[in-house]
Amino acid sequence: MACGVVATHLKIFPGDSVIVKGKILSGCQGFEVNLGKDCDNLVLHFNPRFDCKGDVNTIVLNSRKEGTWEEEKRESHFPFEQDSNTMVTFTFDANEIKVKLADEHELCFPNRLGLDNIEYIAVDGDFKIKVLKFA
Ligand SMILES: CCCO[C@@H]1O[C@H](CO)[C@@H](O[C@@H]2O[C@H](CO)[C@H](O)[C@H](OCc3cn(Cc4ccccc4)nn3)[C@H]2O)[C@H](O)[C@H]1NC(C)=O
Repeated sequence: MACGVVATHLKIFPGDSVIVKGKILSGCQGFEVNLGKDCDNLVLHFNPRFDCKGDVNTIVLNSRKEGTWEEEKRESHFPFEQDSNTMVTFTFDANEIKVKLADEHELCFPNRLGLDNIEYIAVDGDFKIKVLKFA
């Protein structure tokens, strides 16, 4: 498993986007991109699962508040392949986070924590990050 990348003290405001590009490793069971205030307060946990934790080819999305996971959402649209490159764009708005996948499919997740900015990003799992771009 690739070791993760963590970026802190960011200043991502409504209307800003974060583009994550990287390689999904061969044999990948899952990977995740976490956005929020810190590791215990995530406005979005974006977790594609190939085959782990009881999920197969499913994107699990959730928020985390003071270290406690909240209610998961699941997405069956799964345009990811092991041993291949991908790109995911996260656009932060006051009420939601828009997630655009490599095939242009879009998901939305509510800003349950009511954060007015994002200062923390962490990428983890069987994923080799190549680009973290702020737009
Ligand atoms: C049916 C009753 C049990 O429900 C299960 O409860 C599990 C524990 O809360 C849920 O799994 C957790 O879901 C969270 C999101 O809601 C996170 O995904 C939890 O994993 C966090 C985590 C990341 N990592 C590092 C990592 C990253 C990528 C791949 C491998 C490890 N280690 N732990 C993950 O352990 C799991 O999604 C949940 N399944 C369902 C169907 O609800």
